Amino acid sequence: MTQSITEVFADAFKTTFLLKSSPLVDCITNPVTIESMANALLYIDAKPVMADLPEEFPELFTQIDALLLNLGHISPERKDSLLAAGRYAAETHKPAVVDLVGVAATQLRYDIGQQLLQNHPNVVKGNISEVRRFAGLKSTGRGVDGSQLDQSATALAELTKALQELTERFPNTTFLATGETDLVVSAKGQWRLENGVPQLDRFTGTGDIVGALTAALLGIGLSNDEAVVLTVSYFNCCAEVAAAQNTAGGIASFREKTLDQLSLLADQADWVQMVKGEAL
Ligand SMILES: Nc1ncnc2c1ncn2[C@@H]1O[C@H](COP(=O)(O)OP(=O)(O)O)[C@@H](O)[C@H]1O
Ligand SMILES: Cc1ncsc1CCOP(=O)(O)O
Ligand SMILES: [Mg+2]
Repeated sequence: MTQSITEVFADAFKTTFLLKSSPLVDCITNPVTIESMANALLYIDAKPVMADLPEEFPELFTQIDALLLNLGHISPERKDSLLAAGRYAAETHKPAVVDLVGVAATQLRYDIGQQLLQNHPNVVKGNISEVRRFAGLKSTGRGVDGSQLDQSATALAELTKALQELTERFPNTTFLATGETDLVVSAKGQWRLENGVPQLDRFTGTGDIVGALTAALLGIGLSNDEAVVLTVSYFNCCAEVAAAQNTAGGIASFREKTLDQLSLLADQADWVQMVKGEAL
């Protein structure tokens, strides 16, 4: 019999939200969604710092609790910064999340993602099309968006297998592929998460926020698998509540309501009842 994720991760679901400490997360990220990301961290009671100059890393890394490396907008400087920070996190044992934004689109981003993987980050994530490309599978993603074609049951099964093989070489990394169904694969197991609403595809930064919030949960000491499962479930439940409230509004109102729920939903003791997902 399959086990529900609220059973598998029962302690984490009971104790994580509201955060009892405020983890400081350094986000080296893209200018498109940087403000949404910083605010999303604040809404869950984490603290953002968006520092990307390598000269600052020695001082900064004594203060931060976690690092987010987002490939969403590459410049020569940001490339150097991402690579230097990835190495520095490994040396200083800071938890790190790599978000493979645009890896389905260009070889350059694929190569940077692979270089960052060599540091054995805690989490590597992307939308399903980005993660397919990263795992060596055919991908139909365009730009920074995932493709519906990559979400069939066959494609998900194929991706699960490819990620399992990757965890043999990278046993300390948890892989997350997001979309209508979210797939989590680590050396400890595989899980499928089923919350969320289609409107999440219609505003920018949803995946970026999931990456930053995952880093925050690593920063308070959750395991890689716990941090990924809790973040995706919480964010997607926020979106479900927002969609239910947004009967007359457009996508901009849905966005605002989803972000608003980040600071509200945790206060509702029964939000965990909304969580859908199971071990594979
Ligand atoms: N069609 C959908 N149905 C339900 N949830 C979705 C859907 N599309 C995306 N999500 C959710 O939105 C978040 C961002 O996922 P995704 O859109 O795949 O990432 P990105 O923004 O990086 O392309 C994830 O939490 C994912 O579960
Ligand atoms: C970097 C970038 N370029 C166009 S939209 C965007 C943000 C992508 O964010 P997400 O991966 O969360 O959709
Ligand atoms: Mg993304």
